[in-house]
This record gives sequence, C-alpha cells and structure tokens, in this order.
Amino acid sequence: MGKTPKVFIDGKGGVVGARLYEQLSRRGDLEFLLIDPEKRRDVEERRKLLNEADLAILCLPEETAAQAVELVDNPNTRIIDTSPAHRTTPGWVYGFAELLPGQRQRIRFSKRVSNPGCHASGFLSTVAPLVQMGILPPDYPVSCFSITGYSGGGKDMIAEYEDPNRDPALAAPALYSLGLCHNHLNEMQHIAGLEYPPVFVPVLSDMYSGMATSVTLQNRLLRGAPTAQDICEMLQSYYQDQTLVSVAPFGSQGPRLVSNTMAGTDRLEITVCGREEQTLLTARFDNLGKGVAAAAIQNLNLMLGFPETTGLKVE
Ligand SMILES: NC(=O)C1=CN([C@@H]2O[C@H](COP(=O)(O)OP(=O)(O)OC[C@H]3O[C@@H](n4cnc5c(N)ncnc54)[C@H](OP(=O)(O)O)[C@@H]3O)[C@@H](O)[C@H]2O)C=CC1
Ligand SMILES: CC(=O)N[C@@H](CCC(=O)OP(=O)(O)O)C(=O)O
Repeated sequence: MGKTPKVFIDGKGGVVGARLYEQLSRRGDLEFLLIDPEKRRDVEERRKLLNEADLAILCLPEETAAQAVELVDNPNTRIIDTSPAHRTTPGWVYGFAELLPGQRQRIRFSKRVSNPGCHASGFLSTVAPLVQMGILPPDYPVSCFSITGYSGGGKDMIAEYEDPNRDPALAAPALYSLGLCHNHLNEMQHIAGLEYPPVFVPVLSDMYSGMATSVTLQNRLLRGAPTAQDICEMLQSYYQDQTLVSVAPFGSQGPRLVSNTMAGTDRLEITVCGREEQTLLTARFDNLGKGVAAAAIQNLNLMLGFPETTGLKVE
C-alpha cells in the first residue's frame, strides 16, 4: 500500500464513532483527521475534513449523514455510512461482505458503502442465504423478532437506561416499533430478495449490548421440505471459511439461547433449532460489534486494501 490513508470519523463523540476511533486509532496504519470538539457540528469545518479524507466514516443521525454526503465534492473521498440513510440507495453497496456472492468484491471497489442496520444484519444473515439457495420462496410470509441491548439506541438511550432515577419499567424487556414499520424493513426485504416486507418485532432489553434475532419457518412451505438439521447444514456450507460469521453445529446449544452471549465479540453466530416440521433460526452478535463497528472496520479494511480482519478482536 502507498501512503497512510487519512480517515475522518464524523460523529466521533457518539457511541459508534467513539467505539470506532478507540479500535482504529490503536492500529497505527491510519492517519486520523480530528475535528476541534467545539466545532464538531460546524458544517464548514466538517466539509473541509470530509473532503481531505481518503475515507470518511459517518456515525451520525440519518438526516445529518445524508447532508454530510452532499458536502463531499472530492471524487477521491470514499464513504462508509453507519446510518440508515443509504442502505438501499442506488449507487451504494450494502456493507455485509459475507452475505451475497460477490458482495466482498463490490465493497472492495466501491466509493460509497452503507453499513447494515443491526436488526437487519441478524435477519439477513439467516434469510438472505435461504432465498439465494432457492430454499425460501421469495413470497414466503416471513416473521422476525429481535432482542437488542439498549446501546443500540445511542447515547440518549444509554443515558435513559443508566439513569439512577430511571423508570422501573425499563427492567423488563419491552416490544417496540408496534406499528410494524421499523426503519430496517426496507433493507430486510430488498437485500434478502423477498417480495414482501417481513413482520418484524424488535424487543428492547435491560442489557448494554448484545442481540438475538430470530426467524421461525414452517418447513413444509420451503422448497424440498428440508428439516431443521438440513437447513443448519445448508447454512454451514454457505458460510464455511468465513471468520466473522459462523453456524453452530446442529443440536449443540443448551436448553436456552441467551441473547447477549456474543456481546463483546466481533462475530455473528447462527444457531438453528427445531425439528422436521419447523425451524427456528437465531443470529447472535453484538449490536456494537458485527452490528455496526466490526462491520465498519471490515468494510474499511476491504476498501483500503488491508487484510479483512485487521484491527478486529474477533473472539
Ligand atoms: N448504536 C448502535 O448499536 C448502532 C447505531 N447505528 C447508527 O450509527 C449512527 C450513530 O449512532 P450512535 O453513535 O449510536 O448515536 P449517538 O447518538 O450516540 O451519536 C450521534 C453522533 O452524531 C453527532 N451529531 C448529531 N447531530 C449532528 C450534527 N448536526 N452535526 C454533526 N454531528 C452531529 C453527535 O454529536 P454530539 O456529540 O454533538 O451530540 C454524536 O457524536 C446512527 O445513524 C445509528 O442509527 C447503526 C447500527 C447500530
Ligand atoms: C435499541 C434501538 O433503538 N435500536 C435501533 C437500531 C440500531 C441500528 O441499527 O441503528 P440504525 O438502523 O438507526 O442505524 C432501532 O431499533 O432503531
């Protein structure tokens, strides 16, 4: 590689931006463009740094991220957006390298990469391969529920959950997005290749981080009526040789799947449970790991020509 790449993290003071800076600044193979904290919301200062960067990582609310892209007129500035703003936007590549044939190469050569949403990462990790392999019909009425830690809601939600005088009701898991129109539905449907959006119910839990995203299937409605074990083996072969995504051996789990087992790791592990007639697919990962920061670092590595897991702790 030639000169040290210059990286600007826009939104470095937020949960995702801080996590990325902490992990990336240890490496020593990147030069960081740092904004004066007093000017972190100053559009002209951000414009200058965005255009000086070889790679800008946007860790901003959706609207601010969309505006940040408009500030970039340097054709050599490449962008990773962690927000929902560009996940299905034409010209942007979906930043989930393991998901679809050729995706890793598309990320490698793209100037605009959108990181997946965290619930969408878990959903797509199980559903997209089954659609790809022709097992899950694209018109299947898919349903999904997804348990998440509260850091998924950024620093405001962390402050709410960690407030000593918080609402006692926060101790119990809570279903949300009850209008069934969560903002990950679009990417869930379109990246998976489904004809209809899934019914999707996220569940917010009193834990800092960790996710368990589950999909249930009636096997008789799948092509060839596979058993749960058949589906496990198909997913194992789909993800063989991947470092960050893996599938547990069928039947290897205990009587309970604990939702935050993968918190603190950069990996996503799929567990397939069930029997001949019905299947439960669960992806467990850290919303701040493969749900955002690990995925962004993996995408950065691919885009800048570093080995894919440089700077990740994996585990
Ligand atoms: N948390 C998670 O698990 C995941 C988050 N994401 C996405 O990542 C992005 C960042 O999320 P997260 O870090 O959790 O959010 P936070 O709320 O913790 O941080 C948001 C950051 O954006 C900055 N910001 C807000 N408005 C502006 C503005 N007008 N100009 C410049 N900077 C601004 C904030 O700066 P200030 O310090 O001034 O407040 C802060 O640094 C979001 O789009 C989120 O949806 C995606 C997947 C998972
Ligand atoms: C607990 C919580 O609120 N989680 C967020 C998802 C975190 C994420 O993936 O963020 P973006 O899609 O907004 O980038 C949510 O459900 O909207």
